Amino acid sequence: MLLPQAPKDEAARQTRLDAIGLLDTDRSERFDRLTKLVSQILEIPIALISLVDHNRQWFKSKHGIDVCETERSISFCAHVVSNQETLLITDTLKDPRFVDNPLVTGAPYIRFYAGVPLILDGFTLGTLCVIDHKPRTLPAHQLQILELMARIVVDECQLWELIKQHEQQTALQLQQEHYRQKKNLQLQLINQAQKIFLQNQDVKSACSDIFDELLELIGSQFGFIGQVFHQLDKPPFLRIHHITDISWNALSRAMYQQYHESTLDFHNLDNLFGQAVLSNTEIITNDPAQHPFSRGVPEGHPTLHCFLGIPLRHAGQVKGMMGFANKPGGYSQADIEWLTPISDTLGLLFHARNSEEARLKAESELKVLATRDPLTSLFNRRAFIDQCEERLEAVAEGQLLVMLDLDHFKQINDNYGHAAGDAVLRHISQSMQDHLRQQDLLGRLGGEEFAILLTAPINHESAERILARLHQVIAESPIAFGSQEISVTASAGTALQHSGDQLDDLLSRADASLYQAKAEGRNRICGPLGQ
Ligand SMILES: Nc1nc2c(ncn2[C@@H]2O[C@H](COP(=O)(O)OP(=O)(O)OP(=O)(O)O)[C@@H](O)[C@H]2O)c(=O)[nH]1
Repeated sequence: MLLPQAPKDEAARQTRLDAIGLLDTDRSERFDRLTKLVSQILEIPIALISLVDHNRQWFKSKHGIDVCETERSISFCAHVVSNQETLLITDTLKDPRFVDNPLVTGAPYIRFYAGVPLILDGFTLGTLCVIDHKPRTLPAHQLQILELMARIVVDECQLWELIKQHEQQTALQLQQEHYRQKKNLQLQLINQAQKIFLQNQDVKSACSDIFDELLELIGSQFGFIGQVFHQLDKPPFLRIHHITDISWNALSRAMYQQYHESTLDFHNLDNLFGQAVLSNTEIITNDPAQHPFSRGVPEGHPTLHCFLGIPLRHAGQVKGMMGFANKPGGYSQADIEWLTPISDTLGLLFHARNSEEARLKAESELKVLATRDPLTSLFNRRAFIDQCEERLEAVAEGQLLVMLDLDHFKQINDNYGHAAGDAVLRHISQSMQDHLRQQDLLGRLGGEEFAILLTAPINHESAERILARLHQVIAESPIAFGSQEISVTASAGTALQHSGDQLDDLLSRADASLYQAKAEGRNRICGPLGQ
């Protein structure tokens, strides 16, 4: 048996054959009707479109035979490919090259073969061939028909390639369009979150506003975004800024309601989503039940088919997390990459919000420090004077300024110690505050000296009643300090606001009344309404 040789251009030929993309494709009507036609016109039982591949010949179309490929070494068509010309064998038993070929000695018992090369771009890809089980001849006009049909087969091959290329191009364009749309959505979500945050400094509404489109971007069924809060001596917790409503029973509905009306915090982070926070890593699982940190889902909760947990970081530290669930087909690294610009943005916003809150807190602490007396927490001299001036400006007359000074306070310090003196000052301050009205002003002007403004509206009777009560609660001490009991009294001077009075006028009149109270023996109130 003569073995077929590979043609000189075999590598390039094979590349061209592969590029068409016909090998191992399904049966195709457009090729099958050609082999059927050839068989019927030439009245030869078998017609094949054979493509000669690396080590085999594979039939794109076969008529009158069932096999779909044979080895290349025994293939008649491989000889056509070697010689790049038509091969006609009228009786294989009389041809020493094929007499002992297994396709002659065994099925399909070839006695007659005529194969015309399928030439595309100068490469012989295979043949259009006809086969008979008995010897025969092929008149010239029939050979011509076979050759013409071979050209049609080549045209079909070219058309096939063009259609495939077009399909691939369309698929690529669709893919690119899909990518472009996703990229746009991604940028839009970043802009939207930043804009809303800049407008109202509210991370909750920034998260809520982008959430539905975020779910769409990642193709998930449900999810949430939460901010991490770190606490001294306690584990961190997650405050939910947005969560899909998947409530399934009364308890979960109540939780969802709580999220809407106030805040919903997840304190237990020993679970699948908590790992994104605690380990500061992305969690991808397409088999959540098998994940080492899976703690299952509550009864009635929708089944978790897959889960993606993304930490929201700033400067490498976890500020929050996003969780997504049930993407058809599961999650992959590509989802993390799509989400990274958004998670970076949210991490930054959370950080900005935390910094702003810390700044506001520090500012209000500073304000307290600047306006309050550290021992008694009453207004200090400066703040009392400022507040007083405001009230005096607002109401022209009738308010009452009281200067109050503890009697012989030095002796308390001397007898019981400075700490006891401090305790007395705090106690008296608290008592006075308890017995004044909400709108009255009370300040510590310094040492054991206090000032009170009984603000409008105030009438004679109530002013007298308030003063008498103050005088009484101070005089009714003793104040317990450790095992000791300390008695204290106070002297006070009052000044009634007349039209046109400045604060200094009132202060000096009240001071004069106080001086009088001290001079008259202490433990008394002098000045208008003071008796
Ligand atoms: N424990 C304590 N003592 C203070 C504080 N501020 C001032 N003092 C003391 O208050 C005392 C005030 O003494 P004086 O001004 O002589 O007045 P007084 O002893 O109350 O006598 P009269 O006002 O004349 O009745 C001084 O001994 C101060 O050291 C404070 O914040 N804590």
